[in-house]
Amino acid sequence: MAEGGSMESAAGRYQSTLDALSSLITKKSRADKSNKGDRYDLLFDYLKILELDEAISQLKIIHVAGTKGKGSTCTFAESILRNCGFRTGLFTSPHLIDVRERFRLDGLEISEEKFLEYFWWCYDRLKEKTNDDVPMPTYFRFLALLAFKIFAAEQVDVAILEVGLGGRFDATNVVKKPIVCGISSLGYDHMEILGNTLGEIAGEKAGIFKHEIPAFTVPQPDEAMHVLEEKASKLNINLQVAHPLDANLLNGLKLALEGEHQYLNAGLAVALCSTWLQRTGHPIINFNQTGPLPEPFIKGLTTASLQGRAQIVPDIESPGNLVFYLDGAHSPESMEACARWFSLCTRDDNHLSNLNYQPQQHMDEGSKKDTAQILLFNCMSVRDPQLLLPRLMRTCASHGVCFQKALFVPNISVYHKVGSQALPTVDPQVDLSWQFGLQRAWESLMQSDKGVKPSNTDQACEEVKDDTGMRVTSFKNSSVFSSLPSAIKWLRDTAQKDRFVCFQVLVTGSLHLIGDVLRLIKK
Ligand SMILES: Nc1ncnc2c1ncn2[C@@H]1O[C@H](COP(=O)(O)OP(=O)(O)OP(=O)(O)O)[C@@H](O)[C@H]1O
Repeated sequence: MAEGGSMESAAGRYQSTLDALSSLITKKSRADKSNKGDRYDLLFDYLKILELDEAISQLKIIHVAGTKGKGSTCTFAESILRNCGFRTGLFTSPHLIDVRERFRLDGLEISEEKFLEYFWWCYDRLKEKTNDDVPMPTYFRFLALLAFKIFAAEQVDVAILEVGLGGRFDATNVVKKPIVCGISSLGYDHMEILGNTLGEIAGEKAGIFKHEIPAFTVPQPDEAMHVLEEKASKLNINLQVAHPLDANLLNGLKLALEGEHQYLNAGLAVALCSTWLQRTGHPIINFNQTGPLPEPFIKGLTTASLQGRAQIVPDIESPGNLVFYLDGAHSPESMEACARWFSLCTRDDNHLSNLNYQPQQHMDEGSKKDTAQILLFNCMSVRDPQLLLPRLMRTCASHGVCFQKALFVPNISVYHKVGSQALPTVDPQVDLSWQFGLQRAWESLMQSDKGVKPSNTDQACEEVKDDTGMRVTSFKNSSVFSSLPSAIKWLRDTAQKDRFVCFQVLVTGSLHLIGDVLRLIKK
């Protein structure tokens, strides 16, 4: 009894911590202004309040910005240096299920106990010392400050920091003297904040460069590279381009994160780590960028792990014939990378061509399992589905993969509340107009790609309620489910009914969606 009671209070304590954190989420911090540098100087007040200035200057930091691949690059770098024997701290964003995923110590997410300790240490001090002129930090700023506190207190040998958004005005950019900086692949995302051209976006990201601190990037479009070089030369930096990792250097092993684009991220991570080792006086691992990779580098690259990026999870209820392929792509370039990854790995897994797939025609008992691809999609309303969906569908089609059906769902998690392991309850009256828009875009894409004039009127639309009372609105190629659990249930029922078919479900468009799906299917 006493044990149950204390467990409950621990859960209650954790929940109230998440509530305190949620109170820092403001519309403003999401909507745009804070990353335009709005009162950026406040960060220096917070550092003083938390007495972190000196501690940060002691940290040996790798700082990474970019549009795509920041999280993966940081994850590879952490894994490499941990395998070289260093105590590592890794700060990434966003999280998928639990906010503690953002803070890793020695490769593991921070324990609940330590998280609570450092959280309240920072929160209470800030609450006490902030006022109308210096208000409490916004959500991401608080998390970045917390990361600095954790890494300083835990005395990590290396702190690897992923920029949250942009670079110049990101909360992580209070770092004055990192050991090395990296810029991963640049593309179009968050243009409302960072600018409309690749050049402008590159300029914001290059805001993490520091005077004479070595910096690396990956091959970039000319427009972006030109700006990066210009910014670097003003700071007397010799910006170097890290080439994609040569797969032959892995001694026949595979990169731990899947997808061709990961070779770009891995190449950047290798360059960042070898420079970090040199600059921190650890020539133990003598790597000159061209020779064979040192053993700990290979181990790091082939064992790193990051949830929700090209992650494959067989369903626990139907492991034999329902498999989730989860990738949090949400920009046009990453949608293409995700589509290539999904196509290549499902094609490898497949024994039949899935083009114009008709499951009933292949119900030959004893034959190898047939496959069908299904899309489970949502994206946030700041994204343009006209840029994402065609890119996804056409890249898959060019690799011979066609979706039998697309399912559109609302996310469960809500932006203004930091979720815990428990899923919030679903709202049966949720507004689905965004999902209907996605569905219309998908249907007309399917029709136009088949050479049929797009039209919605000649299509049969069916609206039913499932046995949990949730609405399901279907056209020929797609359905809108009014809740994610009801879509997952439909997938499971479909897989149960048709055991001869392996259903391969690509979940993409939003990292929040990925987190929600993982919470549901891992239960
Ligand atoms: N180098 C790359 N080029 C294009 N797309 C990439 C690249 N690296 C990763 N991606 C895609 O972007 C998604 C997010 O990857 P990752 O978390 O490494 O990037 P990120 O820059 O941290 O992005 P986010 O902030 O959106 O998480 C992946 O799931 C993959 O689809």
